[in-house]
Amino acid sequence: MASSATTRCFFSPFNVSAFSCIYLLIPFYLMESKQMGKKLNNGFAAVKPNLTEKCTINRRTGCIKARAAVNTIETVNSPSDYPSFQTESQQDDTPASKVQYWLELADPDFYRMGFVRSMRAYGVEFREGPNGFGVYASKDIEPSRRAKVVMEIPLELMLTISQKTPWMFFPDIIPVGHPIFDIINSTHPETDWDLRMACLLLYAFDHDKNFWQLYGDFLPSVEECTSLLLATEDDLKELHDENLASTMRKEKARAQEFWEKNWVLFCDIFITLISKKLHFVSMFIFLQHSAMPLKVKRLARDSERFIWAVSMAQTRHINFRIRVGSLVQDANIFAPYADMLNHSCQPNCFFHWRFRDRMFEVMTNAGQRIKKGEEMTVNYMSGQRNNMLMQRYGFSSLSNPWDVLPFSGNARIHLDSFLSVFNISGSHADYYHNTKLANEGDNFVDGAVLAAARTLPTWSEGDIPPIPSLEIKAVKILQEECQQILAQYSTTSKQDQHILDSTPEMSWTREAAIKYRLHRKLFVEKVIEALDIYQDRILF
Ligand SMILES: C[S@@+](CC[C@H](N)C(=O)[O-])C[C@H]1O[C@@H](n2cnc3c(N)ncnc32)[C@H](O)[C@@H]1O
Repeated sequence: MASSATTRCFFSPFNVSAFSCIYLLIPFYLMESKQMGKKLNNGFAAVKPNLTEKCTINRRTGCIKARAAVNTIETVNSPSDYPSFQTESQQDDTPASKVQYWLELADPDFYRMGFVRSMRAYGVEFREGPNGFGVYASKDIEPSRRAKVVMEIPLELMLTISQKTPWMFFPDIIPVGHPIFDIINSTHPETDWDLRMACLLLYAFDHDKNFWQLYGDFLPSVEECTSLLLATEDDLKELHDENLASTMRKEKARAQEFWEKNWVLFCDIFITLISKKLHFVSMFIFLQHSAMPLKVKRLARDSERFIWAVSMAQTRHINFRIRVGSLVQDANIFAPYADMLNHSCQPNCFFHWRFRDRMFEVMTNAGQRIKKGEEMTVNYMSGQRNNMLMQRYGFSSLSNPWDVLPFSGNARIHLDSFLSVFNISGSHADYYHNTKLANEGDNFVDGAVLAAARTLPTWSEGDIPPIPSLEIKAVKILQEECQQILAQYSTTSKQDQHILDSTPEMSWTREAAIKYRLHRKLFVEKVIEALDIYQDRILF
């Protein structure tokens, strides 16, 4: 089936000399890494939150990190200098605006890797925060009428494959006739993009002098990745969402089957041959005719390695339309450095393809102000509920404006009244909190209230005004439905929070699963609270 004749370089041969200047990687990185990432003898970064904080072990580095409010920062020498870390549930109710996290600067090597054209970045730095590595503003970014470029990643540092056949790769690291191509060619163009990307990533790790051999050191390990593909059966049970758990079991089985089909077959037969003590000549003949030579097997010797690669593909790849010359391609892309951006439903950055010189850009939104130290984010999946974020990326959002509740009764509230009570403007698909209308310091309206406006059953008939007594009756029924949803869970939100606070050594997947069900409950509770506020305000 596979024909190497169908392998093609994605783009016409790239004239490296035209771009052969090696850009100097942003000097402030190095300056900053000297100042802020002060490494002490024992390798611990020199920051210490004040001692009222709840702290946890940072699993990627083994350092201790603060999860709650940090008002002062002092220098410490080692974790033993943290005598009174509290691991009990969080007592302090410092407003979110005051909460800072201990952010550890990325390893300086992260910035130094350069191949032909390097990645360039302006006014950003990579730090480890509460959601793993992230990108943070290293200086104030003032709002401007045009979007500003903050990162440029040249095409040759990315791993790219076309979404449809004939497969086109860039860089064209897969040689004609290589068996990994046959494996890729056996995938379904519509559905198996993650399996293809996993093969490409594993191949790049094995490819001599490939940039990804270095960059791979900065990817999360099996223990550090939140993807539910790497979750245990017990973790999946903690989701308290059987549909999602069963989807993840199927996804995992699919990756496992693919690995068995393409990797295990050979070693099984090989082991059989050895166990039968066949002559080495027969082995040689077998090797000649085997579909899966040893050089492919070493890319993923065990299924865990392959499933890890699939989870990297699912959590880090970007779907993007890119144009090179006159060729426009829908491609699946691993974009180094840009894949360190975390998600937000209200992102301050977006991606852009600059075809002129084949650069993948990260840009700040036009008119966006970003303060020094603020996280820079993109929206991974607009319009998707938390279960979809969880399925693909292994995290959920506390205030996802697209979350939905399954109301089933006939009770309805008046849409325009609800929107005006919370100063929500825009059309259904673009609801936003109109802060110009809101009172100063009113922090109640967030993504969850926007989601409530979308998911609560509502009515609207021209100019007919609501009748308060009927609205209050509807509110009561809807709140009862919310209480029934909460009652279906075996734990309360407080209990979930306590589990999270009291078990800092929990695996990343377990933590993500518990947060998922916690976020669901907090969303339902927020809807109940919003309905309370609505009925109070509609009376006056
Ligand atoms: C593209 S990577 C972003 C970089 C990643 N934080 C890292 O450490 O390399 C996507 C992963 O980051 C984490 N992540 C991104 N946005 C998040 C968010 N808003 N909340 C929690 N975790 C998030 C999840 O683990 C997700 O699978």
